[in-house]
Amino acid sequence: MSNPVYLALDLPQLDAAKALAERVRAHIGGIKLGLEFFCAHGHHGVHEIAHLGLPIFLDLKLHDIPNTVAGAMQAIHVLEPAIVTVHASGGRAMMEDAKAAAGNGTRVVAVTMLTSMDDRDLVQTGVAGKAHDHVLRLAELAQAAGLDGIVCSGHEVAAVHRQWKDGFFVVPGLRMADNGIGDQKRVVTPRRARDDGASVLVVGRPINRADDPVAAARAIEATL
Ligand SMILES: O=C(O)c1cc(=O)[nH]c(=O)n1[C@@H]1O[C@H](COP(=O)(O)O)[C@@H](O)[C@H]1O
Repeated sequence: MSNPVYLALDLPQLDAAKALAERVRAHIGGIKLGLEFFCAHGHHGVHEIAHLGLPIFLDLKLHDIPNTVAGAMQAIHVLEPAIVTVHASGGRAMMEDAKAAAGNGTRVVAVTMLTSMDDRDLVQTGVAGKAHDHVLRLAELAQAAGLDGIVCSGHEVAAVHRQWKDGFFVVPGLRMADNGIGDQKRVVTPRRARDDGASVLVVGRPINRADDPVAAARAIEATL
């Protein structure tokens, strides 16, 4: 089985990002390039990282009217990303149009509820109820819209997997026992997320900020 760990290359400098990806390359299955990276380095940066030969997950978390999101999807066709994110709260029509505009080889997955939020944060956004129910509801909407899967925390992935048997599930907010939690609120270990049905494990700071990123990536790999 291929390594499910995607390294979140959340670094502002392109050279440093490239160097880190090269160092840990043997211990990861793909690379996630997010807003920080894409805003700083754009298409050029994606091409530079793609030279490493690992699948690219372009985490743009698109959230706009359907026409605009479809246009953005078309604009990134040329980059041939393996995975792209949109926000499920953008609604069914937006997700349908995003999927229709994506290239054939690209999985479109919907972010349900950010792992940096808990039940209290959810209520503050005007959504009554629990994170768990909110994630399951948005997963159902994403499935109905024809997306490939969702992004959720390790707290929900087992339940989502029961509800959507052949879905593709991306789980960030992963921490080993000795890692700091930072701004994340719904965290589990990489092993638990995988056992509960995650298809992709997104790991950033536990590798990026480690004193020895290669050792950190190896340690995570060894638990899987
Ligand atoms: O879509 C994501 O990848 C994502 C969704 C989510 O709910 N939470 C979340 O942390 N992420 C991303 O996953 C990565 C997590 O980074 P670390 O907390 O440093 O491991 C970051 O790049 C986030 O942008």
